[in-house]
Amino acid sequence: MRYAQLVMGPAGSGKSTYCSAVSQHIENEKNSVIVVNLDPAAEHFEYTPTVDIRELIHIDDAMEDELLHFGPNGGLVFCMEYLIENQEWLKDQLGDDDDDYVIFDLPGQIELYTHMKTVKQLAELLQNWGFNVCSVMLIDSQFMVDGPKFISGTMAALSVMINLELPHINVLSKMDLLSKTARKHLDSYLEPDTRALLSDVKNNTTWGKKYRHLSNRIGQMIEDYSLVQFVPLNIKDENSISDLQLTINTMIQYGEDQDVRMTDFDQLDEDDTAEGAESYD
Ligand SMILES: Nc1nc2c(ncn2[C@@H]2O[C@H](COP(=O)(O)OP(=O)(O)OP(=O)(O)O)[C@@H](O)[C@H]2O)c(=O)[nH]1
Ligand SMILES: [Mg+2]
Repeated sequence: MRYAQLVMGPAGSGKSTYCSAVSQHIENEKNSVIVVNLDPAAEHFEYTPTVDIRELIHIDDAMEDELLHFGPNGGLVFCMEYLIENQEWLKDQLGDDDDDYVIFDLPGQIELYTHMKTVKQLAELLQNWGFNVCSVMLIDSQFMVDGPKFISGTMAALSVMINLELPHINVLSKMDLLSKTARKHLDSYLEPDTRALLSDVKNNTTWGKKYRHLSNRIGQMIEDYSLVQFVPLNIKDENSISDLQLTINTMIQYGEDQDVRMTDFDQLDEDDTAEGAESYD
C-alpha cells in the first residue's frame, strides 16, 4: 500500500507552506516522504519537490502557445488536463515503491476541486496505482471568522467533498495570525451550530431579510450533512502539526501495519498465558 495527501485550497491558503512543514515533520520522525509539485505556475518553494509538473508542462507553455492563447486560469486548467492525458509520465516519476508517502501540492484554483473532474481523475489514477488517497483542504482561518464567511467556506468545502468523494479533512490554516478575540469567535464555529452561524447573518439588511429562508435552509443543510468539520492548524506549533497528521494517517490507514507486530503474535502463540497477554500490551 502507498499513501497520498492531495493538498488543496483557495489561492494563497497556505498549501505549499503546509507541504513544506508536513514533509519536514515526517522527516523529523525518521520516515520518508515525497513531495510532488502539481502547480505548473509555481515559482519558488521552501521544499524540494521530488516530482515537479513543470518538467512536463509549465504554465507559460500553455499561455505562450500561438494556438492555445490561454490566460493564466485557462492555462492552469489546460496543464492539469495535460497531466491526466500524460498519466504515464506521473506514474513513472512516482515509481512503484511500497509504503511510499506522497504529498501533492496542488494549484490554488478552487474550481479544480469544487466541480471540475481533473482532480477527481487524478485521485482515481492514484487509487488504481495502489495509493490510499485523502484530500486535505486548507482554508485561511482569517476568512472564517464571521457567520456569512464561515457559511460560504463550509459550502465550498462541502462541494469539494461531494465532488471528490475521498476521505477528506478541512483544515483552518494560519491560526497563528488570528487575534485572541477572533480565535474565540472561531472556536464557536468549530463544531458548526447553525443557530450561532445564522445569528451573524444580519436580518436587518435588505439581503438578509429577502434571503432569510434561504440562509435558514443552508444552515439546516450544513447541519443535516454534519460532515463539514474543521481542524485548526497552527503551523508554528509542532503539536498542532502532529495531531493533524495523526488524524490524517488514521484516515488513510498509514501506520496500521506497523502497529500489528507479528513478533507479538508469535509470542502469544508460543506462550498463550495471562503473562503472554500482558507482554502484548
Ligand atoms: N503566518 C503564517 N503565514 C502563512 C501560513 N501559511 C502560509 N503563510 C503565508 O501565506 C502566503 C501564501 O502561502 P503559500 O503556502 O504559498 O500558499 P499556497 O496556498 O501554496 O498559494 P498558491 O499556490 O499561490 O495558491 C505566504 O506568504 C506564506 O508565507 C501560516 O500558517 N502562518
Ligand atoms: Mg502553492
